[in-house]
Amino acid sequence: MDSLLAARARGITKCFGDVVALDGVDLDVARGQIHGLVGPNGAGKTTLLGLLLGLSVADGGSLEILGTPVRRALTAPDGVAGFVDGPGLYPSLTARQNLTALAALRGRDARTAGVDDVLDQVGLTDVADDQARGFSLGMRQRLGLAAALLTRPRLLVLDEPSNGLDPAGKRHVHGVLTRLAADGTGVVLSSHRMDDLQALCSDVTILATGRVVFSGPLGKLAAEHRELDYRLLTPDPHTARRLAAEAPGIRIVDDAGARHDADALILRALVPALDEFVARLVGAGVALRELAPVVSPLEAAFLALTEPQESGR
Ligand SMILES: Nc1ncnc2c1ncn2[C@@H]1O[C@H](COP(=O)(O)OP(=O)(O)OP(=O)(O)O)[C@@H](O)[C@H]1O
Repeated sequence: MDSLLAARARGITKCFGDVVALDGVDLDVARGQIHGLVGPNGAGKTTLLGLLLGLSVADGGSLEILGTPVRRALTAPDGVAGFVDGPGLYPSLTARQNLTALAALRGRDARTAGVDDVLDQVGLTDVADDQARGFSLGMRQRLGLAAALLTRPRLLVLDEPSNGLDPAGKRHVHGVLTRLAADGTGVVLSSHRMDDLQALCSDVTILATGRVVFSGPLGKLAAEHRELDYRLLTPDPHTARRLAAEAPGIRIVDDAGARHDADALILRALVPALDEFVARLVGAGVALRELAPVVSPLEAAFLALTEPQESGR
């Protein structure tokens, strides 16, 4: 047992009839870590999150939640909260009544349970007395998160929490998750939004057809020896283009399908070759206005790691 881990899975398998949803999955989620789960449709993300929440049991492998082995029973492990496939809410109750009812189920009254506080944290104070039935997807997601917060979880499990969120909702949710993690809660969330994962997570696990194809720090993905396309903006594209054509390890790929304007070059390179090229540019007196990957390292890794397997299905 490892008490520093909020969740530890080893060799987890889960089948639905002939479908192998999870095939020998390992997962480590440290306490205080926001861990992203990413993968193509049907990769097994929701199935894995369901196991962490005690909604189903694995066919094989071992699972520890908050240092305690999970038994083969369908119960939410102590200290775990969250939801898959959208939060369960009472549509005819208001947001506040939903949370008050949940608190009452745990033998607490709304005030001591902190109902107003969690409504404020997710940015729903203004609609606290509106029926959940009229809530948009993003508002339901935030209310579901508020419900999870009421239990003061030490492991929070969320399936696509960014679905339907407007920018203000996203800011609230990101703030809540970041604060929880800073207080030592492990957070596991799935998302198809690479920008969200990049902004929130320290670590990611990439699943493809039920198998882990990468698990580790986001920084490791960026540092992997993989060429990325970079967009370079300069006031002197003519000279930059000439120097790029001469530079070792640099390919000009302006027609790579990325947005393009006259002052920009799209270059494909490994990081060391790019570093050397930038030094050459600066040495030649060519100013740099912008240099950034066309797609994030996470998205590039996601495509590189999952596309071959997908096409082989
Ligand atoms: N209850 C079930 N009965 C039968 N098959 C299921 C069930 N739940 C999941 N599956 C299958 O298991 C595989 C993994 O599904 P899962 O929902 O975990 O993937 P996912 O990565 O969450 O996908 P998405 O990104 O589309 O939500 C899929 O092939 C799916 O069809």
